Parts: sequence; C-alpha cells; structure tokens
Amino acid sequence: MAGGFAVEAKVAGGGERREFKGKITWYVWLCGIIAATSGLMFGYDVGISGGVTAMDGFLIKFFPSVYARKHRARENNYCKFDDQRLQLFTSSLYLAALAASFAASRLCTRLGRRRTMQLASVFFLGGTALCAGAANLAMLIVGRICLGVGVGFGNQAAPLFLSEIAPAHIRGALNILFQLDVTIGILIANVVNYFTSSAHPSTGWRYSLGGAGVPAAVLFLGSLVITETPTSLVERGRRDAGRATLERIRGTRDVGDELDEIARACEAAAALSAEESAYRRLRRRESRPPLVIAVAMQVFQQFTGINAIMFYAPVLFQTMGFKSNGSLLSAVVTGGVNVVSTLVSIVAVDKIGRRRLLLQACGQMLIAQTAVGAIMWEHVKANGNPGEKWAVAIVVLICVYVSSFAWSWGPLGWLIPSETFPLATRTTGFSFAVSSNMLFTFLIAQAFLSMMCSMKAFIFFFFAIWIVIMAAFVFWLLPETKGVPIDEMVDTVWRRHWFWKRFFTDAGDGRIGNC
Ligand SMILES: OC[C@H]1O[C@](O)(CO)[C@@H](O)[C@@H]1O
Repeated sequence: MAGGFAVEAKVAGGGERREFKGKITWYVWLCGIIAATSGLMFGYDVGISGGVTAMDGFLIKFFPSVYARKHRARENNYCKFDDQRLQLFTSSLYLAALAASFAASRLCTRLGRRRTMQLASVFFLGGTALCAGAANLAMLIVGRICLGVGVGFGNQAAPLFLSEIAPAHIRGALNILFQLDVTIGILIANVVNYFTSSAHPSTGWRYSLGGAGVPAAVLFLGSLVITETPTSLVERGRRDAGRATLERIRGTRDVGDELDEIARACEAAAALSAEESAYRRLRRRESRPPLVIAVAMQVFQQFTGINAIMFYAPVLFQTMGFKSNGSLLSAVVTGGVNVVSTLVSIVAVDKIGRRRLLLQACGQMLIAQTAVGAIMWEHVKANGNPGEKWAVAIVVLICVYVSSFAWSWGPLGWLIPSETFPLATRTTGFSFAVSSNMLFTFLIAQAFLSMMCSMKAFIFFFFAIWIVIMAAFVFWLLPETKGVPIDEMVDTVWRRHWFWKRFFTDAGDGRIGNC
C-alpha cells in the first residue's frame, strides 16, 4: 500500500523549493475514506427526498391534497407536485445547512475538523430518528432541520480535513473522494427508494428516511478511529501531537520539514488574524478574486440544474409519463452514471486540468438540456406528455447531461474553492463556498416544482442559458490551477491573470498571500 513520494513546497518568503518525505500510508486512506462518509450522508439526503415525495404512502400521510391532485386527470401534468409545503420538506434541510455552515467555520478552528465531523454525525442520527418516526409534518420538518445542521457541519469539515491530511500530489484525488461519496449516497438512496416503495407501499418512506442513520453511524464510529489533522493540532498549539500525527499518516519519522512548513503557515495566519479577523480580511480588495471564484463555482454548479434532476428525477420522470416504479428505476440509472463519471474526474483532473473539464462539460450539458427541452416542448404544444417511448430518450439525454456534470462542476465546485484561498482566509473563505452551495441548493429545491409548473418545457432552456453564461465565465475569468502549489496561487495565478491582476498592488498582496 505504501509508496514513497516527495512533495515540492515553496519555502516561506523564499523562492527555493524543497521536498517533503513520506509514504502514502493505509492510514491516510482509512482517514480519508471515513471522513468522506460525510459526503455519503449529504448525498443520501439529496437522493432520498425526491423518491419519498413520489411515494403514495408518504403523500397520503403528510400531503393528502398533493396525493389527490397527482391521481386526478392529466391535463395539468406539470403542476401536480407544485406545493410549497412539499417543497419545504426537501428544502428545509438546506436552509438549516446554510445557517450551520457559518458556525461550522468557527467550530472547525476551535474544536478541530474531527470533532466537527463527529458533531455532524450526532445531528444526523437525531434528525434521522425524527424523520423516520415522524407522526406529523412538524416532526418531519424538525428532523430535516437537524439533518441540515449535520450537513452544514460535515460539508465544511470533511473537504478541509481531506485537503489537510493529503500528501500534496494526491490532494485533488483525495478531495474528490468527498464528491464521490456524495454521488454514491445519491445512488444508494435511489436504490433504497426503489425497493422500499415496492416492498412496503404505505410505509416504505419510513425505511427510506431511516436509512440515513447508517452513514451517520459509520461516521460517528469512524471519527473515534481517525486522527485530527496536523494543521488543526498545530493551529491549536499542540505541535507535539501534530508531529506524532504527521509521522503516523506519512509513515516516517522524517517529517520535520513538513511540520516546519505547517507551523510557519499557522504562525503567519495567526499573526494576520491578530491584526484583523478573517472576515475583515476577506473584504479586502486582494481577497476578491478567490472569493468571487469560490462563490461563483458553487452558484453555477447549482444553476447547471443538477439538483432539479437529483431531487426530483422520479417526479420529473412521472411527469413525462413513466409509471411510479419506472421513474424510480430511471433515477437509479442516472445515479449510477453520476458515480462512474465522478471516478473519471479523479483520474482526469490533474492531467486534463480544471478549465478544460469545465468547458467540455458546458458543451455537453448544453446539448443535452436543449434536446430535452425541445422534446418536452413538442409535447406541451400538443397538450400532452411525452409518454414512455420518448421518456426513454429523455432518460438517455439526462444520463449524457449528468455524466458531464459529474466529471466537472460536481467535484470542481469543491476542489477549486479549497485550493485558491491563502491559509489566512482558507476556512472562512471556504465557508462562503459551502453556504453559497446550500443557499442555491435551497432555492432550487424550493422553487423547481413551481418553476416546472409555470415554465413547463422552458425550464430546460432556462438552465441552458445559465450554462452559456458559466462557460463564458470559465473561459474569461477562471484561471487554471492544475499543478500549482497551494501556497503559490497569488504569485503564479492571480497576479498573472489578465483580469484579476488589477486586484493586487505590488506591495500589498504578500500580506494575504503566501504564508
Ligand atoms: O452529484 C450531484 C450532487 O453534487 C452536488 O452538486 C454537490 O457537489 C449536489 O448539490 C448534487 O446533488
């Protein structure tokens, strides 16, 4: 398992490079796999809610009026799931996660990344119990809010944890483990929904919602086994513990150079934060480039329309004419494509580069979205829905769309914000990325069914227009960060970029930049 490596690092304040010693140990992979379980919890929730809202037993218990509308005549097919309270069931989780992500950045600094993940799993276990045992809508929503707090804490701590324990040359791949687990969580949820709805038509939703307890329990138990990151230990004044941890995860006692580098970065960040808080520092002109990129990556990720598919695929496929089980099965197929295509990204991201992956995906997504919109439009004109034959073509097109998202905007939405901030603003800056993701996930979850009702086939053209905008953004404004050491971003990337360089004065950038 272990293989030797040498990592290039820029020494603080100097131009020379030196190498860190170490191996890729089984322990670093174990810690990475356990921490990524946080993504599994997030993904399971994304995938489970759409299937549950398509189950009759669930609708009869909590949303009888939607159930009645669903089984009425077909003339208003696009509107049969349009219900604000039903959408609140899905979206409330993301609103809670949005609020929690701000607190999570402080928790990560004060308690450490490991404890923050542990806390996430506790909220998750509580939320799961409330949802699975819900006797009324209030209990269900409170359960979703607890799950949301767990997601907010987990999504902040896990990507940071992964980046900090990873040897630099496999940082991209380890970081993408998080998104890989998100997609696996969605797929598992789709499979669970498929079986619970057929085996237990009236109570299947309870098993589906209860299943979220499994990844939460794994993360809770796993968090007792994994280590805290060396950076977090040193940051909190526990340098000896940081050294011991580094020795263990690198499989060598020769970790002096890397430890010094971490300590130097922590001291520089501490000196800066004694002068000025990270929030104030983020308001500086020099902080704008990474902040704009981090927020834009997440906003655009959501405006690809991915969660319209992930949350509501079963509902969408029913709208198009599939029977209930056929639509759940189709959601399983799209979920599978999502997982496999994320694996492609692990291999490609450090070879092909971020910009090329994102631009290629924009082209592929644009074609697929426009084609789905066109098919739907033809049938809306004829006042009908596409029916099973066309619905199969639509499933294929949605797979084409999902695959390109999964090797680009999905993982890179997390990777790029985690690698472009200097250490002094990294956790706080990253929390803006997490909260932007949650805010826009909430908006899509809350608005999509109503948008589908009023826009019908045009919903797909709406997302297609956003894809054109984000392609232009990547083309002109997103710098390539492939292979750039994390502490050289200011000099190598931002100061050389045709647009972003104007945000740096000759004297000022070093203050926020390289530690
Ligand atoms: O794989 C799709 C999933 O990935 C995310 O974009 C997170 O990166 C989720 O919002 C979405 O449901």
